[in-house]
Amino acid sequence: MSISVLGAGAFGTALAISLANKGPVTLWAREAGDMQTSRQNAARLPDCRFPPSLKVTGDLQEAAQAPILLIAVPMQKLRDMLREHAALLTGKQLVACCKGMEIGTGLGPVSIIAQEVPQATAAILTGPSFASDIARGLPTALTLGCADDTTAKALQKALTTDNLRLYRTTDTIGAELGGALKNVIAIACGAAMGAGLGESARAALLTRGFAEMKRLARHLDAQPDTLAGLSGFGDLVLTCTSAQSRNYRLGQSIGEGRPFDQTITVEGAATARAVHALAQDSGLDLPITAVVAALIENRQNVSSAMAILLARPLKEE
Ligand SMILES: NC(=O)C1=CN([C@@H]2O[C@H](COP(=O)(O)OP(=O)(O)OC[C@H]3O[C@@H](n4cnc5c(N)ncnc54)[C@H](OP(=O)(O)O)[C@@H]3O)[C@@H](O)[C@H]2O)C=CC1
Ligand SMILES: O=C(CO)COP(=O)(O)O
Repeated sequence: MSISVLGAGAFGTALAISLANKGPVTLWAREAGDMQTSRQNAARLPDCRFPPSLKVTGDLQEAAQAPILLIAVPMQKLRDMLREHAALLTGKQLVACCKGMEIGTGLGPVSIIAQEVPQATAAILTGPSFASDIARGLPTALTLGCADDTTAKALQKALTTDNLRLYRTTDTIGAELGGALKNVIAIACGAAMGAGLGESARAALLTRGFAEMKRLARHLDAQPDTLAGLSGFGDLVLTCTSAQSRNYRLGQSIGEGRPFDQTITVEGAATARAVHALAQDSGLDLPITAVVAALIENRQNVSSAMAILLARPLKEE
């Protein structure tokens, strides 16, 4: 079954390369020219050559011929992109490859697809994976979430490659929550490390961050097992412990008091604000998310944020 990837950032390009090693794949980019001639994505994924079976196009109508469309644009751009191209996307299997929650609505990508392209089948591909690892053919395991198990099984088969092993779930809310919140906690961990607070502080933030993820999941009726899987715990561990992560690096720069390149995609920054607003509206206690939102908005610095966390009332674990 033919597959197209819409959005040629680091992740979309990496997925297209991996999938093209098993069959024809079309990669749609707004600016396709350089990639068509150089056969690589020098700006976002340098030194990863495109296999011959990967076609790059600037024509969305051409890419949207495929029944399975992977959508790999930043979370806060997803709704506008879907709305603009809804007529071409209707009736397709749309697999969101973005991680985050939308500012203003607190919704994840599967819900946004359902709102903007109601005649499409919505799914999500998420889990611990750096784009460059996937593109280089290193072993990676991800979660494919789709509410309809029959479609989930078909997508799992279509999107598994020699190096990319997919597990599946029908709990799409849990899958999208894990990928969204792990980025927020990674900013906190990076900030602690950048400020020299030490590995023990990072372990505490990671673990209590996981408790926040489970708390929000319970509130939204997601399954706890999903949060314990690749899309939750797995991605949390990867992102909170690796300087390959842009979210972790943003946190590090906050902790070190250095500026960070505003053009880099850092999903956890907007998601912290979206989740914090959701928590306030619903009376949920998400203290790490709250301090990350405050750090992003320059309302706190790392030492005052840590003081807030340490001074909280003592409780059972
Ligand atoms: N990089 C990674 O290792 C991983 C990323 N992800 C997730 O993938 C998503 C995308 O991240 P990533 O690929 O890294 O981001 P990048 O910053 O590398 O690229 C973002 C891409 O999105 C494109 N884009 C933005 N807006 C639109 C739009 N309206 N229509 C079409 N294309 C658009 C940009 O196109 P243009 O160049 O024309 O501006 C750019 O190519 C994020 O949610 C991220 O969390 C998930 C797992 C791993
Ligand atoms: O989602 C990712 C790893 O699973 C990529 O993390 P960053 O977006 O922080 O680079």
